[in-house]
This record gives sequence, C-alpha cells and structure tokens, in this order.
Amino acid sequence: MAIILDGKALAEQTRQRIAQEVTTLSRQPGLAVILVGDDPASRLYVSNKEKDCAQCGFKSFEHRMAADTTEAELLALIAELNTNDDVDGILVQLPLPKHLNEEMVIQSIAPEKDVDAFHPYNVGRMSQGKPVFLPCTPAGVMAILKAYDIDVAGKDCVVIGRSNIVGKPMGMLLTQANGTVTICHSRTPNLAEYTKRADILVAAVGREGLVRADMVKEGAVVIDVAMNRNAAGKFCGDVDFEAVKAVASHITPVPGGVGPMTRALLLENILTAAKRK
Ligand SMILES: NC(=O)C1=CN([C@@H]2O[C@H](COP(=O)(O)OP(=O)(O)OC[C@H]3O[C@@H](n4cnc5c(N)ncnc54)[C@H](OP(=O)(O)O)[C@@H]3O)[C@@H](O)[C@H]2O)C=CC1
Ligand SMILES: Nc1nc(=O)c2c([nH]1)NC[C@@H]1CN(c3ccc(C(=O)N[C@@H](CCC(=O)O)C(=O)O)cc3)C=[N+]21
Repeated sequence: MAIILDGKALAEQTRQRIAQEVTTLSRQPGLAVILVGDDPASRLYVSNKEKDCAQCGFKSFEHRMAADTTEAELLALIAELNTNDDVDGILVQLPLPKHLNEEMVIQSIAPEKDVDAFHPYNVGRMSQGKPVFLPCTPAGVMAILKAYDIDVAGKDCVVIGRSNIVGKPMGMLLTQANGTVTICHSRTPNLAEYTKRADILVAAVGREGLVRADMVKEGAVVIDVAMNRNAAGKFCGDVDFEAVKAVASHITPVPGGVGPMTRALLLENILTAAKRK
C-alpha cells in the first residue's frame, strides 16, 4: 500500500515556520487578492488565502470586483497596487471573465510583486533556472517530493497536462531537478504507454478517473494536481485514488495533497517579496 503524501500537514508546518520568521521582520508582509466576478470555487480559494495570511501574520487586502468590470478598471487597480508599499504580493484570481484579456492583466502586474510567478519575466527567469518566484503549484509538488526524500535525479517523469500555470512549469522544475521528463496532453495518443513508464507521474488535467491503476507502474510516485468535483459534489483528482494506491509507492490525496501546498508556496513567495523590499 502506498505512502500517502500528506500535503496538508506539510503546509501546516510551512505556515508555522513562516509565521515564526515574520515575527523577526520590521513590517508585516501584505498580499492583495483581486477576484473579478463571483465564481464559487474562486471565492473558497480567496477565503482560504485570507486565513493563511492571518495565520502567518500577513496583511491581506481583498478586492472583489463585479463580473462586468472593464479591463481599464482592473488595470487601474493593479497600477495602484503596484506602487502601494503595504502590498508585497498581488494575485489576480484566474480564470478571469471572458471579456478580460488574461495575458494583458498578468503583464500589468509588477514582476517583483507577481507572487503567482505568471508574469513573462518570472516565467523567463524560471526557465533559465534563475527564478525570483517559483509558480506555486509546481513548486508545491517539488516541496512534497523533497520532504519525503523522493529523489528526482535520473527518474523517468511523466506530466499529464501542459498549461502555463501547471503542466509546463512542472516539466521545467522536474527537468531542473535532473529528471527525464515527458509532457503528455490531449493530443497524445496512447497515454498509458507513457504513464506506465513513469517513476514519477504528475496528473494535471481536470478529468476525474483519467489515471487508472493499469496505467501506473508498480512502485511509482503519483502526484495528483487536479481539483475536480465528483458526482457527489466532493473534490477529487484525476487519479483513481483507491485503486492506484495499491500499485504506487507514494500518492497524494485530493483534497489534502497538492492544493494546500500551493497555498503554502504562495505564502513563501509573499515572504520572499517582502524580504527583498
Ligand atoms: N491543486 C492546485 O493547487 C491546483 C489545481 N489545479 C487543477 O489542476 C487541473 C489542471 O489545471 P490547469 O493546468 O489549469 O488546466 P488546463 O485546462 O489549463 O489544462 C489541462 C491540460 O490537460 C490536457 N488534457 C486534457 N484532456 C486530456 C486527456 N484526455 N489526456 C491528456 N491530457 C489532457 C490539456 O491538453 P491540451 O493542452 O492539448 O488542451 C491541457 O494541457 C485542474 O483540475 C485544476 O483545477 C490547477 C491549479 C492549481
Ligand atoms: N491566480 C491564481 N493563482 C492560483 O494559484 C490559482 C488560481 N488563480 N485559480 C485557481 C487555481 C486553483 N488553486 C488552488 C489552490 C488551493 C487549493 C486547495 O487548497 N485545495 C484544498 C482543498 C480546499 C478546501 O477543501 O477548502 C486541498 O486540495 O486540500 C486548490 C486549488 C489555485 N489556483
């Protein structure tokens, strides 16, 4: 039976360490979160981030904007936050309503406050192996691997998904950790041929039941990034957890795996931003 990779416990340890460090700073780090529209899932993430900030002794500034907010209004708020000294990090909750240009919005965030690490400057720095901030979800996965002494060097790593926020940077970080990486996506024929080879398998698609036990190598480390809702309305990942845990050596649960570590890495980035200032 696989070891369950406890992201929730690890995130709690991380928050306690950060809270401790914050007491040594001369000022409180601050996060501004912008939420446009009222997607229920996004609302939950935002309230979780507020609790995290409170626990760590960070200030948090929440900006809720109407779903029909114009791009000019959003950019004006970001411009104000870019120069506001109480704000060390700015996070614009994604996805944005369709009439807003995400690329434009992300580019308008000052790179030194871009704690999501989605700005092209930070993406470029990361891809050159000289990151200022690491993207929270992939960095959270790397932190889980490290905490459980799972060595990536020389391993066959397969990432399913190639989004800019998860799959692509995940592949990069695993490559930088000396894994041999294959990135699969919706145009990959015979997905199982790739997944069965993986020593480390990362699923980041958003489709319940995508990864079945017969697609996983005996003893593989299985990381499930996805956050889907099942028929009962509960969170679930891409991986058939019950069946795969009998095959894998290590597996992340959903919830309680990557999600909490994403939030913990966001706090790390805010602390980094505050210390750099
Ligand atoms: N735990 C956390 O902290 C976070 C969780 N998430 C969750 O992770 C999941 C992925 O998020 P995100 O990357 O933003 O999602 P996207 O929808 O942007 O990307 C999904 C990727 O999966 C690929 N894909 C779709 N169908 C298949 C298939 N049948 N076989 C193989 N690949 C497929 C797509 O391929 P193609 O490129 O060809 O379309 C795409 O690259 C979601 O469930 C999301 O909710 C996201 C962020 C943080
Ligand atoms: N600009 C931006 N940055 C993001 O990082 C970002 C985003 N937009 N949009 C949405 C996705 C998704 N995401 C999650 C964060 C935490 C959990 C999380 O904490 N999950 C808990 C469950 C939460 C609960 O049950 O309350 C868990 O898996 O255990 C999940 C998903 C960040 N995202």
